[in-house]
Amino acid sequence: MKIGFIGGGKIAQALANGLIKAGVTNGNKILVSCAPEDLLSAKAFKEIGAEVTFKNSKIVENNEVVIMAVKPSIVPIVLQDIHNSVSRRNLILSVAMGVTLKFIEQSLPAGSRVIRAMPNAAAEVQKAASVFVCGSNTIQNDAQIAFQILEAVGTCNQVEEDLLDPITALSGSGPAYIYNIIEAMADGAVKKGLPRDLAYSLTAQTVVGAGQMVLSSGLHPAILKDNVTSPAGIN
Ligand SMILES: NC(=O)C1=CN([C@@H]2O[C@H](COP(=O)(O)OP(=O)(O)OC[C@H]3O[C@@H](n4cnc5c(N)ncnc54)[C@H](OP(=O)(O)O)[C@@H]3O)[C@@H](O)[C@H]2O)C=CC1
Ligand SMILES: O=C(O)[C@@H]1CCC=N1
Repeated sequence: MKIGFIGGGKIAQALANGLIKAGVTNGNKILVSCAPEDLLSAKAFKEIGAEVTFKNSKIVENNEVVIMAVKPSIVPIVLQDIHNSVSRRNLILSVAMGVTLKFIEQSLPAGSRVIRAMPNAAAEVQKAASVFVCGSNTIQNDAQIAFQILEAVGTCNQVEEDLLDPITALSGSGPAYIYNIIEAMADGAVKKGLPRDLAYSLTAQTVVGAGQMVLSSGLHPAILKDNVTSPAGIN
């Protein structure tokens, strides 16, 4: 699949790398537009074989599927950049937190096909938890395109737009909460004498295992917690 990215930063790189690992696309099918000063992002995309431009409109002119991966404050600038190039041929998939479908659709030509999505950083290792919402002008196949992209980098659910803000806080930002927990747990273990790399690997695998227990057992987390915590730790 040919994919265009507007914005080549953290989530764009995570999605691109995850999609390449999944075989959905490859470097020479990716075109990304970076901010002219963002040479690091440009370098990262060139290293995976992608073509880099500094013109956002070029992404729209050369790709049906366009993933808009810029910060919310930059979205209006980008929408202005691409306004005269967007047509019904394009599917604009925005991952920008908090920017509504209404705002995006009203900032583009009437009838523009728009999807809002909320992936997370684990797309890099194909373990993301993603959701998406179809805009009012999408066509039948657009939801399938969103599923193909997002299921290639983890789990994916189609939701209503009013759930996107809490989901952004939960799973969009969630990896950061867990990274803090992993750091704190590992630091405690290091304080007790564990080598740091062992502390990190044991902690990270504990998080992976606990998450998988929740997903696979179907048991309430409180039950799973009780199954671990023996009274006084010995009885
Ligand atoms: N990071 C994450 O885990 C997730 C992020 N998101 C969403 O994705 C979006 C991007 O986030 P994130 O990747 O973290 O942010 P980054 O800042 O890492 O990436 C955004 C990129 O856009 C570039 N940029 C700035 N202005 C323009 C422009 N006018 N045209 C093209 N590119 C431009 C930035 O360059 P420069 O740095 O030079 O300004 C930067 O490289 C946000 O809206 C965020 O809410 C969603 C889910 C998860
Ligand atoms: O902070 C951000 O912009 C993004 C939104 C979801 C996770 N991080």
